[in-house]
Amino acid sequence: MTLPYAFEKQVALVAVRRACALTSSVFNRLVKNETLTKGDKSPVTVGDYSAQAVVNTILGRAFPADPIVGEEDAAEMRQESNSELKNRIIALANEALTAPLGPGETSDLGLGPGQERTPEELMDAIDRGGDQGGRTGRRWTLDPIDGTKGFLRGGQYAVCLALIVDGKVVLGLIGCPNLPVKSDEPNGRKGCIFVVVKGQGAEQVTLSGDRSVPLTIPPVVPGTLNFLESVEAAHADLAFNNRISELLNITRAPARMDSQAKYGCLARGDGGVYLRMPTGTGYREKIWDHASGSLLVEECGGIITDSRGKSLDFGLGRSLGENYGFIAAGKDVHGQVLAAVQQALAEIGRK
Ligand SMILES: Nc1ncnc2c1ncn2[C@@H]1O[C@H](COP(=O)(O)O)[C@@H](OP(=O)(O)O)[C@H]1O
Ligand SMILES: [Mg+2]
Ligand SMILES: [Mg+2]
Ligand SMILES: [Mg+2]
Repeated sequence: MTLPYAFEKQVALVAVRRACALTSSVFNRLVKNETLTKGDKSPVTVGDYSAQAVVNTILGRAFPADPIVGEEDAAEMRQESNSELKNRIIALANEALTAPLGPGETSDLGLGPGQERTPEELMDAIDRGGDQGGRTGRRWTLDPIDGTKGFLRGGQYAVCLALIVDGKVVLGLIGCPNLPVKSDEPNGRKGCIFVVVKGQGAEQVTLSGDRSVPLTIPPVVPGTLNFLESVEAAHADLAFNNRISELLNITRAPARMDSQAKYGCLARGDGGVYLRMPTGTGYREKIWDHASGSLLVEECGGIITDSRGKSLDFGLGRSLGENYGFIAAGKDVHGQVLAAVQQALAEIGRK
């Protein structure tokens, strides 16, 4: 008997691997060497759209009936004024789709030499990501490059893909091309994918697919708790995290990194708690930014809630509804962080 979601997992891995190879190559060709002027966002634009085109093309072939909630849409790229960017996106997407078959890839996935798609097919693939989400049914959610800021600075970013059934995440992948495979070898080999299936646990596999390690969040050694948090002050209230550090006598510096790589690090014990509190602008968090990570934390024995202690709801649409922040941690520390967060909110008259 095959396990539930075995085929979905295989296809999602293929899609995330190819998208990671594509985004790495975009970085190496367009950002690293560069001819670009500082502040030019075109590499991330090209990377975002072409990665979404590739993942959605692969999903569309394997699961033609499944809707996709993707971060990007092709409206801008269909404009005549963007034809140069569009041509680059099409060339890159086709390069990724026609690369020779790798591990777990079979010819019926529509990949490999000779499998070029037309520009129109690729624009339509990007627009397959326009699903509005919802309470019932089965749908994928995709963030082709999560942590765009990290991508541009050569830091952490992630290709994130999850499958949601009736508002619950059942499969999640976080592909991190720049994350060291071993946390104790920061200058060693890089590139890992966190893969989780509901009820089946989680693993970290290498981008090349030659190594798989099962994951569980280790208990925090007393006195060594630290935060995982965003680099971008616009994305999370970092001063609030400082207040929680005081309340919990945390002395270790936070680990700051972009993207859902934070959830991957939490899952393998590189940081004790991921705290992300809203900045007060009314921004609503998006399902593609947390779907894979939330299941990863839970399957690794941890807890993820908002600041009221409630679980996240992936059935509300493209966003997660009103933003009460996120607290993700192992079972041994989640309760004390939640209590400290509620105390700190009460001090400033917030709920
Ligand atoms: N005001 C805000 N509050 C919280 N998250 C925000 C935000 N503005 C943008 N984001 C989201 O934060 C994500 C990055 O998170 P992090 O800070 O953990 O790296 C972005 O994903 P993208 O980079 O895919 O656009 C974006 O969706
Ligand atoms: Mg994102
Ligand atoms: Mg993104
Ligand atoms: Mg974005």
